[in-house]
Amino acid sequence: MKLYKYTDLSEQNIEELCLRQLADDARIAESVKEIIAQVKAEGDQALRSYALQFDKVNLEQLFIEKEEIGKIASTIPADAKSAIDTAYANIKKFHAAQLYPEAKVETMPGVSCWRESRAIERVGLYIPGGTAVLPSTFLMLATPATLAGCQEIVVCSPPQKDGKTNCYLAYCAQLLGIEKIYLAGGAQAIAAMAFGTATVPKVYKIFGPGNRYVTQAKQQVLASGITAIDMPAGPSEVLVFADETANPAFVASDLLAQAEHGTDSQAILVSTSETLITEALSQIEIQLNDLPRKDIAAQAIENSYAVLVADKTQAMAFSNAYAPEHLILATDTFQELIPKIINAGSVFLGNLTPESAGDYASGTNHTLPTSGFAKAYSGVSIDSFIKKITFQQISPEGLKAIGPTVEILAAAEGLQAHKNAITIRLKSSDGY
Ligand SMILES: NC(=O)c1ccc[n+]([C@@H]2O[C@H](COP(=O)([O-])OP(=O)(O)OC[C@H]3O[C@@H](n4cnc5c(N)ncnc54)[C@H](O)[C@@H]3O)[C@@H](O)[C@H]2O)c1
Ligand SMILES: N[C@H](CO)Cc1c[nH]c[nH+]1
Ligand SMILES: [Zn+2]
Repeated sequence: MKLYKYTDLSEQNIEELCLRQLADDARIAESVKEIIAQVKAEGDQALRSYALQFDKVNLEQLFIEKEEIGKIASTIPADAKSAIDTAYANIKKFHAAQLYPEAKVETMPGVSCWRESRAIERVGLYIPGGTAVLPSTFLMLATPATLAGCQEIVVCSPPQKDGKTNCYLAYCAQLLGIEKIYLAGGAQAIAAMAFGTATVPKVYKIFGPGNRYVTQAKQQVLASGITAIDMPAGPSEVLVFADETANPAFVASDLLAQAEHGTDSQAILVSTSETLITEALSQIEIQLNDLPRKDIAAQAIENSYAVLVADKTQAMAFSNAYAPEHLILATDTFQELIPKIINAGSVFLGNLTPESAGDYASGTNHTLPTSGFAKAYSGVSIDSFIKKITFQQISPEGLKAIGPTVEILAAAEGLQAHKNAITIRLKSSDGY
């Protein structure tokens, strides 16, 4: 992990450090373009051939259904079942609180305006399954989708080597009433949900995190105007701000937790204390040795860096410029920093709040914007699965109140028919 001193960094250096672009981005974009074109042209046949190429599975059937899901789910160990139940209850509780009706507003006497929510009818959820199968992502996406009332929920996840899915995903499906899991991964799964194939239904909006292929595919189908997406949610990132009140071993554990997701994960340490940085780095070396995914995590740590800052103001300036997917404030004085946070996906406060808690079970959503997109996007929530439709109703009194304003503005724009739609009503005695 490289160490930079903030005071030695120019604005341009900071900008470069905050960029997540990688040398092979163009190659990934090109191969995703090809995959999308193949799926669009050949549908299921392309899904089978990519499953063979990337997942090393010869798939007869591109999905598993309720009965088989039930059988696989029944093999889940009791402790895992109970942990999923607890996580689900917390996620459901947090997201259910986001469902609320909005007030009707009378903008002028007799002119009422309001918004009502309607669920997006068809949504597609991508559950990653390359380096690790993520049942937690199943809960994070399907819980708000079902609470919002989405009618058709299409779930895609890469197939296991036996051409099936694992007991954890199957149990999540059962818990959430999802009766089919489509066995497709990567960019091809995103293309299938965007265009539809003989087997995979086309959806209106695609959700979910994934590797760079998945994220690139979501961005390409969005750009081609085929479907909406939640946000770019790519390789995991964490920025830990730690001061002298932080525990270096805790800090190291948080950095490694995200590093183990993939070699392209980003684990950034920002600190006011050089001693803390030195101790956290040596803790990383110690803790790395015990990790089964040691090589992946070590590579991600190698690609990451630490920044020594003079004070908390510089720390927050760097964090806001970086716009991390996850921000951990490993300091006893986190309260004073909260108002200074402008860009972040999800924030973890104090020395006893590890990101892992939010990844699995605190209740907040772990599908979050990466690559600096936290500057403009929020993470997944109930809002992601609904549209807000505006309504207005005008009474006779309201028509008299608002009519002249609309007539004058329509005339100013030279739109006579707009003006007439008011005038004709004001002159008529119909209905009042
Ligand atoms: N931002 C978030 O909210 C969030 C949440 C959870 C996970 N994540 C991230 O999701 C990612 C999951 O990645 P993953 O790889 O484990 O699983 P994945 O399911 O995203 O990708 C696996 C698929 O990638 C495709 N693929 C692999 N190599 C390819 C190649 N050379 N060319 C074309 N396609 C290829 C294959 O189809 C494979 O099925 C991780 O980077 C993790 O950090 C992000
Ligand atoms: N940290 C990931 C989001 O970047 C979510 C996750 C799933 N499982 C473990 N972690
Ligand atoms: Zn994680």
